Amino acid sequence: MIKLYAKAKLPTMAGMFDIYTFENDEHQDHAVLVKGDVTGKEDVPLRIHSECLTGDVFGSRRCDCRDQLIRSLVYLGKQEYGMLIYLRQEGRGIGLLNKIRAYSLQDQGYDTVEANLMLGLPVDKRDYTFAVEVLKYFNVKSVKVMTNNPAKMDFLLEHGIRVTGRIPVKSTPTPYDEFYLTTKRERLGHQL
Ligand SMILES: Nc1nc2c(ncn2[C@@H]2O[C@H](COP(=O)(O)OP(=O)(O)OP(=O)(O)O)[C@@H](O)[C@H]2O)c(=O)[nH]1
Ligand SMILES: [Zn+2]
Repeated sequence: MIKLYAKAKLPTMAGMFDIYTFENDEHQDHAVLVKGDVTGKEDVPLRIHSECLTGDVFGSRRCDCRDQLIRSLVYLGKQEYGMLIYLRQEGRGIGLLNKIRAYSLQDQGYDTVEANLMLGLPVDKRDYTFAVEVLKYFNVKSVKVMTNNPAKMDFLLEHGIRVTGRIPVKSTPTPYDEFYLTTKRERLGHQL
């Protein structure tokens, strides 16, 4: 269960959003950015973004997270309504400390999947329950999900959310994230 905690205006480089925080069972500082009025709407453009401190904040080129985040915000900023749910599940849910351990193994040549497994950790430990609860809070009728990750769409469908489409979130590959993007496509089923 979630309960509204606070709401405020958030002017961004992509225009004006409202930022919401919710009390939640996970006791996580998730953030919800809302463009316009999504209440009761159909086909709401939705980005569910998992935290990546190294990419989102520091601009790391090991992954495409920041590129996807900025492109999503810019896209949403141009729409009449839409939302971005920013989930604090760093490193596909294993946390920053373990993600850097995984990076260290990747520096030795292992891919992102192998590295997690070698550490005895799940490949993807994420949970999107909070996002489902947020959509229900706003009484959103259906969503168009901004993702390349079929697992995210499946989770929403399995939890009673009507998904009326997918909006691909392209990023521009760099020499540093090419191997990572290939692994996402070949081992994690991303539609890239
Ligand atoms: N464990 C681990 N996590 C990573 C690695 N690279 C990025 N991440 C995390 O992966 C998450 C982003 O996942 P992605 O697979 O890029 O994207 P996605 O959100 O599943 O799919 P899209 O919706 O298409 O962006 C963030 O939480 C990042 O911190 C890595 O090498 N190892
Ligand atoms: Zn990242």
